Amino acid sequence: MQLLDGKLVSEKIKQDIAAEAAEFLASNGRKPHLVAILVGHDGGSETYVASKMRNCKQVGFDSTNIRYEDDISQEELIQKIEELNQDDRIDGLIVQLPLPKHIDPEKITEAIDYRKDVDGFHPINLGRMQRNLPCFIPATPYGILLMLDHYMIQTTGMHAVVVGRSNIVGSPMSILLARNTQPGNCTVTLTHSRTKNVKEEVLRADLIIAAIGKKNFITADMVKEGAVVIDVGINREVSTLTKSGYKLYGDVDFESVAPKASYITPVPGGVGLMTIVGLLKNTLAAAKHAIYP
Ligand SMILES: Nc1nc2c(c(=O)[nH]1)N[C@@H](CN(C=O)c1ccc(C(=O)N[C@@H](CCC(=O)O)C(=O)O)cc1)CN2
Repeated sequence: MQLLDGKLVSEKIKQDIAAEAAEFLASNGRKPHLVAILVGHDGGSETYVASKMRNCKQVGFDSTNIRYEDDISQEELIQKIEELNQDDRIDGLIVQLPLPKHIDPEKITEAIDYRKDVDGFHPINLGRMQRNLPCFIPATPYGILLMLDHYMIQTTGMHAVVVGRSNIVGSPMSILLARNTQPGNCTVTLTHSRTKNVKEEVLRADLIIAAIGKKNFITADMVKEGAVVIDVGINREVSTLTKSGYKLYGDVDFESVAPKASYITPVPGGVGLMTIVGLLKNTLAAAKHAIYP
């Protein structure tokens, strides 16, 4: 079994991004600029946005975090997004998810100019992704592709089973793995809460993408010998034993599954760190007008 080390790979890719950001600054007299809107005080979201800001600084980007209380209206939020869409000093614009219940994430996603949609959630980017056209790829699936690429894992011909059909991970991941590119060229099964026998489906997988949001959902008896296992889960539990006050668990029962896997990502230290890299790469591409000239 080989560990797919998100820390190592993300730091290596960030060095390349930093070099490109320095070139961008030299040629354009400004840094790539990401704006992240955070609504409310969800503990996970606070951590992830802080990490996005910190990582922007590390690679030489400008970043701005705009914060709102839970009670901001959908109209106010859309008005702010429209203002930021027009601002030429901003390259990438994201709204951290989840949002409070009274705000429709679809409306928010569609309000963002697709040319600044570095989360890759806008229907234009999703449609272009499915057609294999230049687009912003959602950060987590993008990070997973970069990880598979780094370890030169040949996915062509593999049977990939994606567990979970979220707009952020499962759905786009299933599209990307089916595309005629490497990593990709997989036969893909997308399983979800209504799938009749998830265990039977996962047992057939050469490549498992676990993105269901349930602690230790994938157990050893569901995994074929030699499978590649990618754990997207970040399930937080309060803990008095850690400095942060919480402990993270993946969707995969690492202890029992690792001995059967050919490759496996840890949690923490796996896909989460690659998500940040996906976002940074998209932001750099937006600044360079590399996707939409
Ligand atoms: N607008 C968006 N919202 C959300 C996205 C997204 O891509 N865009 N994805 C997730 C959360 N996410 C990014 O925002 C994210 C998740 C995890 C990590 C990460 O670095 N994880 C670390 C552990 C960090 C910790 O201590 O909690 C790891 O796995 O090692 C970064 C970003 C939902 N919302």
